[in-house]
Amino acid sequence: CGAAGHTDSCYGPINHIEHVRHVKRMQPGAQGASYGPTRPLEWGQFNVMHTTDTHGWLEGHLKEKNYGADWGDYVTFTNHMKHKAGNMGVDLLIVDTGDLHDGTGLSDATNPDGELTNDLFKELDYDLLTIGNHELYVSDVSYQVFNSFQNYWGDKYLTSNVQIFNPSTNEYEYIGKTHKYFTTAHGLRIMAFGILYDFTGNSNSTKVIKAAQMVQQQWFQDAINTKDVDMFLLLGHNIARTTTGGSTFGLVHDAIRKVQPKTPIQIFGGHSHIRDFAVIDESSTALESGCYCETLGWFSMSGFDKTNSGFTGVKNPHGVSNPTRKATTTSTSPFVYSRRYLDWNRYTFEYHSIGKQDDASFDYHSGERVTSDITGYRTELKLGELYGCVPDSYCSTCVPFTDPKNIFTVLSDALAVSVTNPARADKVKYVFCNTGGIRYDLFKGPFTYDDNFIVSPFRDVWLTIPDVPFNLASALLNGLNHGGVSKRDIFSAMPIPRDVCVDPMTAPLSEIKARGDERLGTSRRQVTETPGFTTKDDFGTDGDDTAHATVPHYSIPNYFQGVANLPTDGSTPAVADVVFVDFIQDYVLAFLGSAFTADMVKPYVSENFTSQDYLEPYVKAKWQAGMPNCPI
Ligand SMILES: O=c1ccn([C@@H]2O[C@H](COP(=O)(O)O)[C@@H](O)[C@H]2O)c(=O)[nH]1
Ligand SMILES: [Zn+2]
Ligand SMILES: [Zn+2]
Repeated sequence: CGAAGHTDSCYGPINHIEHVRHVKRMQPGAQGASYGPTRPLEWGQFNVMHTTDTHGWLEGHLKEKNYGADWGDYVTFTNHMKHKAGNMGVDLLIVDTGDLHDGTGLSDATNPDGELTNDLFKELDYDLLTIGNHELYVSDVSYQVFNSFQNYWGDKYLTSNVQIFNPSTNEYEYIGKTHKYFTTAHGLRIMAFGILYDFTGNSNSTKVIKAAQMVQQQWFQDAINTKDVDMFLLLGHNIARTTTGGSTFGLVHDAIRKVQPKTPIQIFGGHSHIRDFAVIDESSTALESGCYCETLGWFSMSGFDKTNSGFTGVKNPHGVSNPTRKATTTSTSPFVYSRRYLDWNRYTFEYHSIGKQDDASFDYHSGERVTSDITGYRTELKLGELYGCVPDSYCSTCVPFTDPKNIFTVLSDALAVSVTNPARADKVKYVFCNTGGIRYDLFKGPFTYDDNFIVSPFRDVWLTIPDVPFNLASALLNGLNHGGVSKRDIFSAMPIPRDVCVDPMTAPLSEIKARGDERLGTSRRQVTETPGFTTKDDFGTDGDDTAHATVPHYSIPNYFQGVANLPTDGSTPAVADVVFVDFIQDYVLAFLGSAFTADMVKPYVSENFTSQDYLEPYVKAKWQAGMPNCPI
């Protein structure tokens, strides 16, 4: 994952295939082993299931069965849980906090991105949603949200500080609604907002209003002064931990607290791609629920009564655990909370809904239909097309940056070899990319069209300044990495808690290959603490629904490079071509100095040669050994 793609990445070490084969033979319940969830969820008066930063992973993780559920399975799960909540007499909301694009072929092999995944999203009965920065980089994508996504959701799609230029009115308008005041099925009166952090990398068709300005706007002041609000909900593509630089939740929380000293304020965040739960004050907590359909966040709270709310449901739902923890040890507030981070697999979904692992009774037709749509889309888009065989597994942060098994070691070679212009083929060249542009690890075995997007999903154009003095070109990487952090990659430079990691339990890749686009089965394993997420948050270390062992984590720089055609005789060339993705143009120019200006920058090959286009030729040129039966 990675705010910024990687530093908070948790794509654990991958060479566990033998281990996985072993555990796949074991059945849940086998003696002496434990795997999967072991504790039922705590249900309160108010419960929430939270997704964020799904980034197109609606097909699930075909190579990591611990995250192997697909969107259809989640549709089924939410239906079960809504029924459960109804039977218990409590409220359950389903929410999402944005970043729907940029991460897999399913979302990014279409133009514009998200054409199919947006429709799959609509299959889920969300109560509230909000927008992410990935919906705002490219104008076409923002207009797609405006013209065919927000209108589907109506007043459930909240964009309190994001506007878009509407050509038919000639004005900037809110993409969705600024806020929503509603009453839940069991009488809770809620005022909800959807607040994007102060993002500045958006295209000029949209405007992001800074939180400091938003809280002064009349509509916001009116909303927070509304009478009869039992709880404020702050959804946001915004880091949940309000003390983390870049999060604007703190500012909004404080603005509400000024006028509502006691009303609960519950926050659901995202963007930094981690599992986290923060206590803000005695009546306010914040949940962040990972990324990439690896994590489903569960939140519950109780403490509502007739003195502080209109709640009409059941106070302590029976036959289940209930939340018991106050936000702080000294809290005098009536509210108690629980949170849980669920691994995204059917085993988990079954355990928490029907209480047994039985496919036949779990599945609903609605979910199966979505699964079948995903299979169809994958076939249509040819996402299973095989390009080559990855000879080993390469991660971004589970080994040191310079390790031969680090993905950037391989991708540095790929930049040198495959970011190429035949007309400049013999020129000395330095090719630069931000590590945040690389979004996932490479697994030993088949490399498909889908993997091309999974590793490098952005359509960032390769640009060049030809014939830059060699001393400048050769010092550029160091300058970029140490001469100040790119603003756009600001989150990648933040110290993100390293208590999260992806479970690398990998399906046998021969199986993936053999079955092509067919959906793989689900987690049916029993193991003792496989590597994966080990989260520590403000409530301690018991948030992960499935216990895992920690995966090592090494920090990585913000940029990496590929170099080609250096003289072999040790001489120093006079000049070199500098090549880079458009996403980092400002920083490259800033380092090169005032002698270099934007008008000197041109596409390296053409506007159509982007960061989506160099891995395929590299894999085809370098990794044909073992085809078509890739060894694993
Ligand atoms: O065109 C692009 C757009 C984004 N990036 C990288 O993505 C992160 C932001 O991702 P989040 O999921 O919102 O954390 C940005 O910092 C860049 O590292 C890119 O490389 N190219
Ligand atoms: Zn994201
Ligand atoms: Zn984001």
